Amino acid sequence: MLERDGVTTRAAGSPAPKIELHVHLEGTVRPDTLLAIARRNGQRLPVDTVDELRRLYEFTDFANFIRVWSMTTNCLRTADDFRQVVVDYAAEAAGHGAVYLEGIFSPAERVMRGVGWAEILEGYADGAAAAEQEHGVVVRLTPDIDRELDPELAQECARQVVRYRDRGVVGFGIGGPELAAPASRYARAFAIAREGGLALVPHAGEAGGSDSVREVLGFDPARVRHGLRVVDDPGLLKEIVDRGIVLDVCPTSNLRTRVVETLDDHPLPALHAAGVRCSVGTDDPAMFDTDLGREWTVAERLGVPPSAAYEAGVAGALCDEVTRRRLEALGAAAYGYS
Ligand SMILES: O=c1[nH]cnc2c1ncn2[C@@H]1O[C@H](CO)[C@@H](O)[C@H]1O
Repeated sequence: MLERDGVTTRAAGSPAPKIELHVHLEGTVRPDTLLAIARRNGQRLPVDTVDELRRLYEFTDFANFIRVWSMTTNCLRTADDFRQVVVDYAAEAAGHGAVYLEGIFSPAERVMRGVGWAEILEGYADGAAAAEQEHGVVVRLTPDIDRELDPELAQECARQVVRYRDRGVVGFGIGGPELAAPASRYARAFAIAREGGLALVPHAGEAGGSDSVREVLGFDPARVRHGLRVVDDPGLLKEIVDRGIVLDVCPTSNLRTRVVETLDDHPLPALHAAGVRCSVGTDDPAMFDTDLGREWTVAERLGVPPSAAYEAGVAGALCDEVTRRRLEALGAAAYGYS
C-alpha cells in the first residue's frame, strides 16, 4: 500500500473499468522514458537524471508548472515518439482498468520547434490505433492549442487536425496559461474545428476564475476541463448542471500546480453535491506523480464514487453511439446501475 497526500492506494488486483477524458499525452511520459527519448533525439533537457527531473516536477505555482511542461515536452519530436507515448500510456491506464480514454496533445508547440504536422499527427493517430489493438483501450484524440499561441498558427492547427477526424481525432481544446489571453482570441480556430466536425473541450476555471468558464460556455463546449471555479458562482453552477456539462476534474494536478492548497480545499465535493457530473483524470500523471487508479481513489475520498466517475465519463465521452452503449454495458456490469 502506498500513502501520499493522506491518500492510501492499493496495488490493483482486477481493477474496475475506468474512463479517462483528461490526460495530456506529453505529460504521461515517465521520467526514465523521457530521458531516454531526449537522448535518442539528441535533445537537451534542463536536467539529466530521474532524481533531478522529479525535483523539477515539484512545482512552485501554476505558471512554473506550465514553464516546466513546455521545457520538458520539447524533446518529443518523431512520429515514433508520439506513437510510443500513446501506446505506453494506454498500457499503463489499462493496468488501472481504463477501457476508454481521450488523449490531449499540443501539436503547435512541436511545430514551433521545427517538427512537421504530419510527423506529429501520423504518430498520435497510429499510436491510438495500435493502443486499441495491443491493450484493448479505445483511444480518441483531442489536440489543443494554448493561450499564448499566435492565433494564425492556432487556425492552422485546427485545419490540420480536422483532417484526422477519421483517425481518432474527436475534439479540439485550449489549455496553457489561462490568464494569458481570453479564449475569444481563438474564436476563428474554434470555428474551423467545429466546422470540421470536432467538439470543443476547453480548459477553464483552473487557474482562472468563474468568468473564464462563462466565457468558454459561449463557444458551446462539449465539456469543460477542470472548471473548478464554477463553484464560486451559484448561477453558473446551476447552468452547468442544467446543461448537463461534464467537468473533467483532476484533483492531484490541482494540488501539485497549487491552484488548491490541500485536497481538503478541493471543490470536487461541492461540485458533486450540486449535481455536476465530474469525470476524473490524471492530467499529466508523470509530472504529478499520480496514476489513474490513484486519482479515482482520491476522487472517492472527495465524495465521488467510482460509479459516478464512470457515469460522468460515459456521458462526456466524444464517442459514437455504439461505443457509448458498450461503455454503458461495461459500467452496468461492474457498478450495477442500468
Ligand atoms: O493542467 C493543465 N492546464 C493547462 N494546460 C496544461 C495542463 N497540463 C498540460 N497543459 C499544456 O500546457 C501547454 C503549455 O501551455 C498547453 O499546450 C497545454 O496543453
